[in-house]
Amino acid sequence: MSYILALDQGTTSSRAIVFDAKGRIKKIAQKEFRQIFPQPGWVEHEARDIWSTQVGVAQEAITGAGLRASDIAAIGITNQRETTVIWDRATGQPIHNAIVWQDRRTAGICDALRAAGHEAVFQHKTGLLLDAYFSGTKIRWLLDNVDGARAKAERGELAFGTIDSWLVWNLTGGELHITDASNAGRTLLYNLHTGDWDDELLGLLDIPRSLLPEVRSNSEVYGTTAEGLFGARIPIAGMAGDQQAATFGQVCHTRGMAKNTYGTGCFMLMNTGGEIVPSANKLLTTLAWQRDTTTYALEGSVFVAGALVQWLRDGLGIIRSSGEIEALAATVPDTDGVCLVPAFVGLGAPHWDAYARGTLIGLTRGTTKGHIARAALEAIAFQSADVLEAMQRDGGDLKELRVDGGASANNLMMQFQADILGVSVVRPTVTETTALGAAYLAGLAVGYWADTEELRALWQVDRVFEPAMSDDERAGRLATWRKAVERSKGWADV
Ligand SMILES: Nc1ncnc2c1ncn2[C@@H]1O[C@H](COP(=O)(O)OP(=O)(O)O)[C@@H](O)[C@H]1O
Ligand SMILES: O=P(O)(O)OC[C@H](O)CO
Repeated sequence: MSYILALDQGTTSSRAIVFDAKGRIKKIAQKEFRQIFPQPGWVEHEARDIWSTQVGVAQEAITGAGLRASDIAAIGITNQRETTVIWDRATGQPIHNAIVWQDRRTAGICDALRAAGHEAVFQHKTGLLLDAYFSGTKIRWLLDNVDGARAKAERGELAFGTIDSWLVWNLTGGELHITDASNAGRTLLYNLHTGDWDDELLGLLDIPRSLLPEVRSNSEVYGTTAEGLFGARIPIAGMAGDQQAATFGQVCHTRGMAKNTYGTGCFMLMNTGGEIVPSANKLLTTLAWQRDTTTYALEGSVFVAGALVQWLRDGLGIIRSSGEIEALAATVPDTDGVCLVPAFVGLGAPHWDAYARGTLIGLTRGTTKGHIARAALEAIAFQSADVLEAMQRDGGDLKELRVDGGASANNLMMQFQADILGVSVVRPTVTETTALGAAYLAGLAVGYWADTEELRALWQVDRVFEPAMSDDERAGRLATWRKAVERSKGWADV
């Protein structure tokens, strides 16, 4: 019997999961790695840590499942998106720490491009907005701030990659410098209409084309792992950004279907089929996946979701593990007027305010940690409600929302999510859908699964949360939330 190995390189941990032909998890190995916060609003990772934890858990998953490399039919890769690495092609060494998607240091570069009137061309060509979130301005910052980097880049000595690219480079022993279309679509450099890197945008950001990887589809055999890495060469056959992979893993394969993933951040994607749908409500238009044809999506990106729960654990110390938040929130019937806006790294969709900061408001002498815990869970759901409203205004007509990711295990939060959306929230049995999507993309490429119809038959419901809140109460709660959001905006001076 053979299996598919998914490598899921997330913001806070590297995971490797072995899946069987029924899409069931045979083995998971996971390792957290260091988060580096050099200044307020800056977030970095050591790219070598990313590689060493990822290859370590891959080996652990294979052996822990009692398998050998020859039992793995293919590897699928999925990754935290936008996070930017530049390395030396000759030595394979990064020239600086990776700049993480949450990092705000390039907000000023975005402001300058906007002031010069360039936002429309970026938005039209890439489907994105000018925000520090995306890779383009991070590359620009590295070229401008790392000694000698620009000259080396001009000479073709450096390589840029998002994490997919960095992992494939290392998995193949430096043989392949490639990315996939879904990750390319998050750089501000990739033109959705031509399906290629765009020279005008490269010029506006002053980035030499020689830095960039070759763009490949999301499901094809790109190459094999280097000799000696796992004991046998394994085909690498699928690759996608984690949110696109989760959409594929939730089998949201047809137009109008949507999923929301509750991890470090929270990302809602709605499949728009073969059509590039521009958003009039500050959502992103994003490439979902490319197989024989290309599928697109509308996306609402929320920067802080599960990370807020981690902050209650590590920053405030009011819970010892993320899972404890549900019981603490259940000690109170409501938040007693407390609102928490987790704008720790600014606000993403639909506000796009790089200068917003976290706000805890409505405190009284009677406020307890239970109220704060409950306000935190509600905040995650409220942020998704703002995104869903923008999606509905863009023409989306959702009957149900499929959910996944680590924090979707929280029943209290999922019920509140259904209440505040007024839409059914459906959780599948496998909530590791990001890894599952990457496995599916790889498995399809090597004929492990025949087609997407076969995959759709594997998807199973765990639990459906039906909305139970009155329309009046929902409107009142949303109005209070939006008042708090306004208070958080434009706070930071940087
Ligand atoms: N029961 C829970 N309630 C709320 N949040 C949770 C719960 N369990 C885990 N989390 C949060 O979910 C996140 C982990 O989800 P995961 O999908 O692994 O994230 P990522 O892929 O971004 O690293 C963490 O931020 C954690 O705080
Ligand atoms: O690490 P996650 O799962 O929250 O995902 C990060 C996103 O890909 C950022 O765009």
